Amino acid sequence: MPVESLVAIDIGNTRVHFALFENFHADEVTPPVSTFSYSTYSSDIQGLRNWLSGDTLPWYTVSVHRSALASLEAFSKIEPRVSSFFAFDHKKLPIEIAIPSPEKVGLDRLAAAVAANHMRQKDRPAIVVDAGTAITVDAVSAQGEFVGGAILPGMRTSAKALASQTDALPQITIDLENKPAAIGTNTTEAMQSGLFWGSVGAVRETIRRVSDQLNSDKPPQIFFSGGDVNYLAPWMDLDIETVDHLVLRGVALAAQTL
Ligand SMILES: Nc1ncnc2c1ncn2[C@@H]1O[C@H](COP(=O)(O)OP(=O)(O)OP(=O)(O)O)[C@@H](O)[C@H]1O
Ligand SMILES: CC(C)(CO)[C@@H](O)C(=O)NCCC(=O)O
Ligand SMILES: [K+]
Repeated sequence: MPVESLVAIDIGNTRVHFALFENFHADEVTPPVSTFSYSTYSSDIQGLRNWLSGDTLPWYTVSVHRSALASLEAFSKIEPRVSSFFAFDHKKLPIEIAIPSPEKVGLDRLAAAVAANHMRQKDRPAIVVDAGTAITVDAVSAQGEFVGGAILPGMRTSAKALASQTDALPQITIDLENKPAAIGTNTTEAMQSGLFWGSVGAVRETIRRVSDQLNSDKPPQIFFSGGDVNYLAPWMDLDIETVDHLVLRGVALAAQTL
């Protein structure tokens, strides 16, 4: 039975993202009608209540943060507009996981792989880049298996590490709207340059290596998602497809298969 209307949730280490899907069709991987997010550490329950429509809908989630999952599940039990609450584990996600410890893989990585596997051309493997607290660069084989990938620090995570591990470096906010000059002329500019261009280079090199190791007949299709990859995407010099809300779309797709 297709689940045409649902709320898909991605519980990350920094943000919890919610998406409302209506008239969802797997063939088109319908985009969400609306989205909402709050901080993982200070959930904006009033904001969530305001965002929820009048309809009572089933909720489906992937989580990489246990206590945030527990609090959201508790909330779902007292919120009348939640008809059911389902938290995916790796066994329930519709993707083969061809690595030794499938239960250790982040469910957000797997949900993004579900979506990419569905959207890719069937004779090409896929590479899925998702940038949040961490940046992940994952591979889906031409046969449709999640075969692993790479985990890098996200730009904000790297910025925090520089500030906390040094005496002189400040905590900076990452301004992604303005591309930093490569040659910074003060501490903050120098950090902005290193964090941004370093991430661009790190992601590009990791994609190249993952692609080499896939060693496929046809080149992999490269999918980019996550708020921060939109800023990295223009600098990749690669043929990439930016897809908004890849994890949430993967959750909506997975909900159709339960
Ligand atoms: N502290 C914050 N306050 C408001 N928006 C934020 C904050 N941190 C990240 N964002 C928004 O989230 C986007 C990144 O979303 P994404 O889901 O890719 O990562 P995340 O939610 O920060 O990380 P994670 O999924 O690991 O929790 C950013 O582009 C930014 O717009
Ligand atoms: C890598 C992150 C932090 C990205 O959100 C998440 O997918 C996670 O906690 N993963 C668990 C470890 C793993 O994926 O191998
Ligand atoms: K940890």
